[in-house]
Amino acid sequence: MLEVRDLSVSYGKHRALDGASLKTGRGEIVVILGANGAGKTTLLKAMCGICEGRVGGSVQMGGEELLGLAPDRIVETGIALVPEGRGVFGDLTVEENLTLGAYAKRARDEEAGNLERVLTLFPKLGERRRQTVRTMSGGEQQMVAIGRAMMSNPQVLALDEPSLGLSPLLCKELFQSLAAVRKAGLGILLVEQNAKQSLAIADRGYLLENGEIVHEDSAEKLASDPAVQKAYLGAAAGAAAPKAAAASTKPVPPRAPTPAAAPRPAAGPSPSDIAAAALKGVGAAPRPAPAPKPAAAPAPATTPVPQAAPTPRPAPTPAPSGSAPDLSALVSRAAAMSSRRPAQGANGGAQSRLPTRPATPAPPAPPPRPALPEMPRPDAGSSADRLKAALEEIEAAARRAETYRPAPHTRDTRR
Ligand SMILES: Nc1ncnc2c1ncn2[C@@H]1O[C@H](COP(=O)(O)OP(=O)(O)OP(=O)(O)O)[C@@H](O)[C@H]1O
Repeated sequence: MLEVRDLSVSYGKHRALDGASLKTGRGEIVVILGANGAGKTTLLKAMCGICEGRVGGSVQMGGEELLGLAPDRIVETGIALVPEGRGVFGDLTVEENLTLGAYAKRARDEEAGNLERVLTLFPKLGERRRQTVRTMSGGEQQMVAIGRAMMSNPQVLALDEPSLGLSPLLCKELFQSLAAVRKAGLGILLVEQNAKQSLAIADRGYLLENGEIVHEDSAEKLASDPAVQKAYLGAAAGAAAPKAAAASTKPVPPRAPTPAAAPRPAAGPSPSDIAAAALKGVGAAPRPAPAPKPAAAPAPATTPVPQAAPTPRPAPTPAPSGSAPDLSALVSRAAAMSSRRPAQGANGGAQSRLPTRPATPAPPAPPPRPALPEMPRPDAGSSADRLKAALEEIEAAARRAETYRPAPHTRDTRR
């Protein structure tokens, strides 16, 4: 059904993907495992026509060549992308987000049937139909994102690290849902860091290292392969975050630094700054916004603007009940919301992909939040890595506070 042949992507001089070939069939779950920076997101973005780099090779869906097609045309061929960071519209309700997914022409006539299918697969979404999405848990938001992608009536669902930032329990639920999606006859291409659970539901898998597919096998064989276990499952099964254990199944030369890599700040922030940033880093959206990457290309119709859910999460606020949302009005609202917000996440900038219908008047934008200091970012983007980095910073701050002595000229006013 989906066939990728010799796909390569370069960002300037940086070769991020090098001759990758893979297939996904009907009713098949195919997982792509790879360390940070291996090129997984690049692969999905190139397939869906939203990659900023120079793309070469071939991507075919049912024999039709997709390279060179506009992203919305690619959606019409039956691929739906669930981007990393979900890309849900936080200010819209569950039902409105789902309805937006039916914007593809191939889906419009079957909107009611697809909605029923999604609500059968994710009964929780039916119960929360009128809940504003930003008030939902990470797992529930992920279900909205998957449900919305399914509303475009796809044959292949491509998911970019859907389990990122989810608790073990929610991960389990998510992977069970994906297995159910497969039963509905869809092909699933799953980019994951959670090797253990993704291999448990997958049929086949590919290992991507430094932009190259270095191994392909059945999921069962991959899960029991010692090299895979060492690289992606951690020495003690499930101990460390698989992404952080970026061991290689073959000798891999060190990566060339990404051209636009952001320099670490020279001076250290104050302890209170560090604590605030640490809290932000741990409690915020699953992945920090990728500062080094330039403005992202537009995303397809099924991947609107990613938005981080604001914290703290307010109590659920059901949207006013009424008739089913009108698709055009929704698109206008979504476009209006997108255009007054800066894009976030790896797939940011998706607002320009939305149809340019006249937007309904939008309420004034809220005042910008005071910027917190930049957290030093470890290579790995997993929550475990960010947590570790945050804790290290807090420890360093505590050590600095212990040795802190006031300057000699400071007058003691207590006397
Ligand atoms: N728009 C861009 N411009 C320049 N370099 C980029 C761009 N997007 C990605 N890269 C680089 O290409 C390489 C592959 O990135 P990609 O995001 O595909 O990796 P990944 O395997 O998805 O990583 P992660 O698991 O951390 O998300 C990295 O070195 C990254 O820095």
